[in-house]
Amino acid sequence: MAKLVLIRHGQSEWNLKNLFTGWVDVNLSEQGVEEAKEAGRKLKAEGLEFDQAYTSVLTRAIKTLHFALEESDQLWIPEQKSWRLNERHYGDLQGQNKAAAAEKWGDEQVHIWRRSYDVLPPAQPEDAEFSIAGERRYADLDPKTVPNAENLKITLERVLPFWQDEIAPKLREGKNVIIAAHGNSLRALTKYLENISDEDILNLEMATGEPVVYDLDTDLNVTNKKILEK
Ligand SMILES: O=C(O)[C@@H](CO)OP(=O)(O)O
Repeated sequence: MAKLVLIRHGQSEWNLKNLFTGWVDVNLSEQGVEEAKEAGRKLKAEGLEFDQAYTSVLTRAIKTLHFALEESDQLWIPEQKSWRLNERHYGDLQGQNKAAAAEKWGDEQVHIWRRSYDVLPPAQPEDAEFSIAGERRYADLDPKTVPNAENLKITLERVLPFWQDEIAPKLREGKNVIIAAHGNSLRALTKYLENISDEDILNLEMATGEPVVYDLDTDLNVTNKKILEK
């Protein structure tokens, strides 16, 4: 049996400003730093010890991981970063205010873009302000792989190879794993882990900085789930 902890990054500066974020590399807010540290203290209080950490290539998730590991005295554990754990790419919505978008396109349309499984948000043009084109961080990626908009389905399709190749083998060996990532990359993984239907996934929310602790059997079936609430 292995333990798997999923943690969405603490509140970011753009969560605070209510802006669509996606692949834009914003920092944690002050509250976000506190949430990450508090999560670490909760992990420690639960006696959770990890063998391996995974995170995205985005600052808010990396820093959340580090604050949480530092507070639980395990900043030393091996960690691997992958763009496959990035937030879903929010296309042309990135940088826009969520409330203003709801006024422009209507609450229902914006809710569909935010929470549906397979509806794509509008694509990001190449010359958009928040495009990652030319960023060194993604230099090794085949340009055809770099998204210009993702729904949850596409997000799951790019998370899964990393899960299957890197994370699942560790868990099968009985290693305890922590993944610090994002609202939607973790919703995608949760859908897969808990076998949630395309319809029901609309209702799943991930709170910032709240560790979700799973017990997994050797076939990686969930035998227990516990949320370390704020
Ligand atoms: O803006 C984003 O990238 C995400 C997560 O903060 O927002 P949403 O709540 O719409 O999934």
